[in-house]
Amino acid sequence: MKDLITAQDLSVRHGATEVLSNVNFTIAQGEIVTVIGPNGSGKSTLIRALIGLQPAATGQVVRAPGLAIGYVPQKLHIDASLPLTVRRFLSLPKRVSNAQAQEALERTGVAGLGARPIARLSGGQFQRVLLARALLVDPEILILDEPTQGLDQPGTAAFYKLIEEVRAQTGAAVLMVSHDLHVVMSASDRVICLNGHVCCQGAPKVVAEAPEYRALFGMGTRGAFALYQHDHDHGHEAGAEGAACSHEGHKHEHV
Ligand SMILES: Nc1ncnc2c1ncn2[C@@H]1O[C@H](COP(=O)(O)OP(=O)(O)OP(=O)(O)O)[C@@H](O)[C@H]1O
Repeated sequence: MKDLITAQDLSVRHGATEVLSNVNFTIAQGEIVTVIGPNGSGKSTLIRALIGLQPAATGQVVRAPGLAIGYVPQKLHIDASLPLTVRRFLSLPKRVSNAQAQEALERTGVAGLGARPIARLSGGQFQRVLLARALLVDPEILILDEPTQGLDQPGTAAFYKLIEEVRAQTGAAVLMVSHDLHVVMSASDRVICLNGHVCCQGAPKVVAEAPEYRALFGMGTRGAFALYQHDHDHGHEAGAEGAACSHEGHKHEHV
């Protein structure tokens, strides 16, 4: 499998604060990888560093030469008074033909919305339009930062189903940030648990069996809540991640 993006000892600072320390991982062709972690743990910063919007303080990000990345940002504020239709939005920043635009909208299940002002879409429709726009670059990897934020459960489930369909159709790898543990566990080949550093990564099954994961998620919704409160007292020294998830070799295993 071709490696698409690799973080090598990547550290990132915002001002004087190091928000990511010595992050290492690789995303290979066709994988679905989910990044989880508490608020403020550096997930968006990591995504931005991977796509080149955020410089590395030390270490580096290596992208396959000419890698086509389809990016769906966490939030995109559209001025409600902006008279921008979905069709015109799809031609930003790069012009696309009507046929290309229509095909992308069909693929994401919003074929009838081309003429609609972008500010008048529902949250779920807007996410599908963002995904359509990301598909227009024929991505080898789709990178999505909390793409279902603000969607209800059926909307979230439908959106992730769509992502899996896109992967099946195009073979694109998918790297996403998600707080939805069900999605994390059922639809990911690999999970990266981030808290300023990679504290745990591996196949969902392996991560789910890791004592650290169980401490975080092992008690239903209260477990999910605990994710945001735990304080990773196992330390940041080298080898800590191996202690939690020592089976990274199973990274292509499906559950
Ligand atoms: N532009 C910035 N300037 C300064 N500090 C920043 C900037 N962006 C993020 N930070 C800080 O870096 C840390 C990581 O933020 P980041 O947005 O990457 O976290 P996150 O895991 O995506 O959080 P959330 O789950 O809340 O979206 C936070 O402490 C945040 O306050």
